[in-house]
Amino acid sequence: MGELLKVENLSAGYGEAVVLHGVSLSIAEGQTLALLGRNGTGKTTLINTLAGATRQHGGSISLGTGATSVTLHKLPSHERAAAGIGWVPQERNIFKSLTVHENLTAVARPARAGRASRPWTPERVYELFPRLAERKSNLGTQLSGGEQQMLALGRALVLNPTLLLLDEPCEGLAPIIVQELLRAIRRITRDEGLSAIIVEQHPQAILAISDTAAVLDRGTVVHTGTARSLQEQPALLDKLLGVAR
Ligand SMILES: Nc1ncnc2c1ncn2[C@@H]1O[C@H](COP(=O)(O)OP(=O)(O)OP(=O)(O)O)[C@@H](O)[C@H]1O
Repeated sequence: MGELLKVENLSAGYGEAVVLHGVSLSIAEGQTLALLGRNGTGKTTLINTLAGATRQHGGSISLGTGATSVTLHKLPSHERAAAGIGWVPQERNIFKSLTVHENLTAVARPARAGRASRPWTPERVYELFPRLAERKSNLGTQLSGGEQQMLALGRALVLNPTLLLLDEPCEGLAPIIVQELLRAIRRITRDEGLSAIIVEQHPQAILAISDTAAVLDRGTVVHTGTARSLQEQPALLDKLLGVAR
């Protein structure tokens, strides 16, 4: 299994303020990384930096294996999307004045050459989230928080990305919707092999569907390992995440 994402010695932040200091991590093809940490430790900043939405001060980011590897850190956000980054930001960022269907068709792009799994189309997103199919003609403004999150995820999928970035996908949603989203995320990642980074403050549900985990504290990586080993060491998890758990 080749390395899909390689982040080396990354520092980044907002304007002159540096939030991430010397972050290095990697993800193998087909694997899911749980990105954990207390409030304000830099998880969103790292996701946004991978997506090209912060100021990078140093380090490198590359995506892809072998000859298809692309150096991301010099590319603007839209070119990173074209290179395979499927970003679902914390704010969800759907087009609220467009219908569900228009949101999906506005951004859809064909599958990349060489990918084994079935390409994502608006129809496949409707199979994944039947609720969205029922709401095809509704405007973004008419959707519940959970439906907006499903649409945000669907929009990232129809880009046919190689790496999905999910920033607190379950935040603020009712438990029944959280279960539906987690099932869908598991299907996309575990069953279909799409690589992902999932940010969460509350780790158990995400560790259960991830292969590896990284914990941030004050903008640096303080722990990396398998998701299972963290699950099996609640005392270590407590120590790393403190009160947030
Ligand atoms: N737009 C911004 N401009 C300046 N500083 C910011 C901005 N966004 C975040 N920060 C700062 O960067 C640091 C890391 O924040 P970030 O949102 O990345 O953490 P987080 O781990 O994702 O936290 P949370 O779980 O609360 O979302 C914080 O000190 C925060 O105040």
